[in-house]
Amino acid sequence: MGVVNDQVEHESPDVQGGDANASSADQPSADQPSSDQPSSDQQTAVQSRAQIADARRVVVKIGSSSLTQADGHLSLDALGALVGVLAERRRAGVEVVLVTSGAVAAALLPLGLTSRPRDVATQQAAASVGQGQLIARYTEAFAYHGIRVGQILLTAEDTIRRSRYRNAQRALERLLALGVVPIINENDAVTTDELRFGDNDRLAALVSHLVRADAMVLLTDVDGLYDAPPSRPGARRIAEVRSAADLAGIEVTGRGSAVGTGGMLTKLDSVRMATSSGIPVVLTSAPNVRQALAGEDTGTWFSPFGKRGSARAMWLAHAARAHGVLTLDDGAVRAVEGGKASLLAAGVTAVAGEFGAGEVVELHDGAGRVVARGVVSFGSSELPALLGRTTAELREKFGEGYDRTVVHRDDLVVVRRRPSKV
Ligand SMILES: Nc1ncnc2c1ncn2[C@@H]1O[C@H](COP(=O)(O)OP(=O)(O)O)[C@@H](O)[C@H]1O
Ligand SMILES: N[C@@H](CCC(=O)OP(=O)(O)O)C(=O)O
Repeated sequence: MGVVNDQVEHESPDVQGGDANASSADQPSADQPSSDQPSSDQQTAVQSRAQIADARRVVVKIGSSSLTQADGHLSLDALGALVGVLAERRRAGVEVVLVTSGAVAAALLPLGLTSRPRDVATQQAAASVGQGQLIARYTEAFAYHGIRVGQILLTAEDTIRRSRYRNAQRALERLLALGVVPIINENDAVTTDELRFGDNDRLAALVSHLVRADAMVLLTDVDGLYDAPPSRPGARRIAEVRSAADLAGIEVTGRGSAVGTGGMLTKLDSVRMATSSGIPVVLTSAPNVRQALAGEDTGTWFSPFGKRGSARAMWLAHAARAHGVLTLDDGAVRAVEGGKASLLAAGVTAVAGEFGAGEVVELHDGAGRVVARGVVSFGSSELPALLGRTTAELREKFGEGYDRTVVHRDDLVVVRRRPSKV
């Protein structure tokens, strides 16, 4: 076959300035079981909503749609009701991390806007104005219960690059140790379009990973996952999702409410990220937050199945935007799926899309199915000339450096899911 190497032939490409991974303990490695594989512990453990009630550390994410009134402005009643419940949990000794949207919504009134701005520049400006309003309201509401809050604004990079991940982790740990409720939002004013979540759903999953949360609760404007968009007559709530089979036939849209972004699609991405890392999730509407945290039958419960991997692998598998596609021959597909091999040029048969070295691409098999995602070490303009060539040929024809892996195994996650997993 000769298309992939089971041994690391070269230094890992310095795709992210040399600090690409979450932590040494979290180094992504193809030697680790794929996050799609349940550990034997988790296979035998009984997964139930009691995990939420027993959680000592919980991440709660609330969407813009749950924090706004019908006219799109921030709802202080909704915010106050949420804070009341979180304060109860905090007093009961539970460590609570709040991921909150609503910065853009909070700016509508002060900026005289009638709807959520569409262009990135105005969204940035609105988030900058609204974030101050939002955190001020939370600070007041928590202070009423004698609880202090600390604001952390994160970019996607903060959650996937080792040094930044560590930095954010340290701040969060200290805040929690001091009894403070960290309040997190995406740093919308400075995020680049490239590495922007836009929604906070996937950010919440990465934060759950970062703080090693025992559970994640996603609060939105619908009381759970429905088998079709809830506006459709006859759509029914799904109480539990224990495997991918439970999601078969379910229709979700990426269209959110008037103020939200991402809709149910990004929530399911977030759910996959968390559950595949062993973190259970409840998705429900904001007024049900007390019941959700108490482990009562509300919303949709998503059972965890995976084993904690690196945040970077989580991001690569579920949240990163792919800029192109590499098609692999059968031997390369088998080797990549084996989980221990890097991809070499000899195993790539076609390149599609425009991308630079260091960007994320999908790896497809000959039938067009997604096999893996990874950070590519050549740009799309260089790659076609390299395809199908052995390492020795590449070195001879193009010189030292061109014989490097196309996607190093440390920068690659297998994403073909088995049918039984969410
Ligand atoms: N199958 C589904 N089940 C539940 N909600 C769905 C489904 N498909 C689409 N949605 C929509 O997703 C919306 C929530 O997403 P969004 O507006 O982004 O919320 P948030 O602001 O809380 O992040 C709901 O208002 C609902 O209309
Ligand atoms: N960071 C943005 C979040 C945007 C948004 O609408 O997110 P969500 O409601 O979670 O889909 C804000 O605070 O406005």
